[in-house]
Amino acid sequence: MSADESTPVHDDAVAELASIRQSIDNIDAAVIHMLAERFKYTQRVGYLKAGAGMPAADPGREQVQVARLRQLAAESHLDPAFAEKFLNFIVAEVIHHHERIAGGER
Ligand SMILES: C=C(O[C@@H]1C=C(C(=O)O)C=C[C@H]1O)C(=O)O
Repeated sequence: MSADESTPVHDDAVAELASIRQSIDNIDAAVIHMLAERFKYTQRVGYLKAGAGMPAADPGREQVQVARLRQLAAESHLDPAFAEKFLNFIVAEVIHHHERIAGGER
């Protein structure tokens, strides 16, 4: 019998997979909503900094954020290196937005 034929065990696995995927989809939606809120706030920071003549990037602040998130990740059994890469990816995009704002783009 091949693995894709219906058996009670296979049917249970299909049902559990669908249920787990529903939770994964809910979490992905929450991540998108949280990122949208974060970018709304960082947009405000971008205008604030541009208006005050402050640089787009703040490496000192980023260092503190990385250390904090690495610690939180370790406590949550998430790979700290992944947490750092994820934060750096987001911050790079934020700095890009800030540079565009400072350059007069909206
Ligand atoms: C949002 C800021 O600007 C930049 C982006 C950061 C971020 O996305 O968290 C952190 C530091 C800065 O490089 C800030 O200075 O707070």
